[in-house]
Amino acid sequence: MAQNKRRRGRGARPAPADPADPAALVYGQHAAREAAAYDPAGVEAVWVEHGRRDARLERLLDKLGRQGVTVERVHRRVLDQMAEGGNHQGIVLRYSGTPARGEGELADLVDAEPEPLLLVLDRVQDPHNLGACMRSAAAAGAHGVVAPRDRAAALSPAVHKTAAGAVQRIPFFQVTNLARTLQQLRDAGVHVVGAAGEAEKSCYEVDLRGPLALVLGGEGEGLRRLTRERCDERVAIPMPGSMESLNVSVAAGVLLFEAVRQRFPQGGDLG
Ligand SMILES: C[S@@+](CC[C@H](N)C(=O)[O-])C[C@H]1O[C@@H](n2cnc3c(N)ncnc32)[C@H](O)[C@@H]1O
Repeated sequence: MAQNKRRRGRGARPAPADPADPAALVYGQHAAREAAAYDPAGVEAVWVEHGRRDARLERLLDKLGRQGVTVERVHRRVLDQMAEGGNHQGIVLRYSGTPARGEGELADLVDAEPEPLLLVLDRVQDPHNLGACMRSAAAAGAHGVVAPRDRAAALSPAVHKTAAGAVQRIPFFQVTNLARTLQQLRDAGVHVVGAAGEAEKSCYEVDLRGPLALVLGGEGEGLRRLTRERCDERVAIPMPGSMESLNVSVAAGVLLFEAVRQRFPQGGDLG
């Protein structure tokens, strides 16, 4: 087992993530590179497939080595097991960074940010959908992704892989009672807009500027009743084709970037 030789802060050794805890593992070259680039202090150990040598992987390993992270070469089977069948591309990290945050930190963010843009997911259960939503939210410059603690996808290796670095760039908040959180956001002056295919208003006719929470439903159930009731209004993404609904991460992308278009009509301040 690789040893953590790195020290953080004033010589304090970080509490190691449990190597048996899949939530503490990140796999895949892109996700590993992003974790190393954006949160190097969170990388505690690296396992790499024996015999796998390519220039990008070697550059990443050099970088981690310079940070004092021990790299262990192991058989592919070991990585397959760690990644639970996911496409690890020859690398798995033990990672202790970016834990989920809670209600208090969400309230602090809303207080501190003059025009927060939040993506709220009501029981999205597929980790690939959560990862894709986090990636779109980070790309749109949103300030956070919010989800209920129960019966919803949480941060996991599969989320890291699909999010392609977004987990390090945008905070993820888990809340106990989503309906209560939405009410608190409204009380704090945040416009809470639910997304539902059957809504009468189009997302293109609603003002998405200012403090905003876009609320999307889970894969099967959509927005729950209480969630719907806490929304100031609901909007649909018009679909001229014959499908009943969009994948939640696609719907999130459309709405987030409609909000971006309205907030930066001239493309000002955009990269
Ligand atoms: C796969 S859909 C859920 C479908 C579910 N059967 C339902 O009744 O809502 C996941 C979420 O994506 C959003 N969504 C999908 N298509 C949409 C559309 N055309 N307009 C607005 N939101 C949409 C909604 O928030 C929805 O709850």
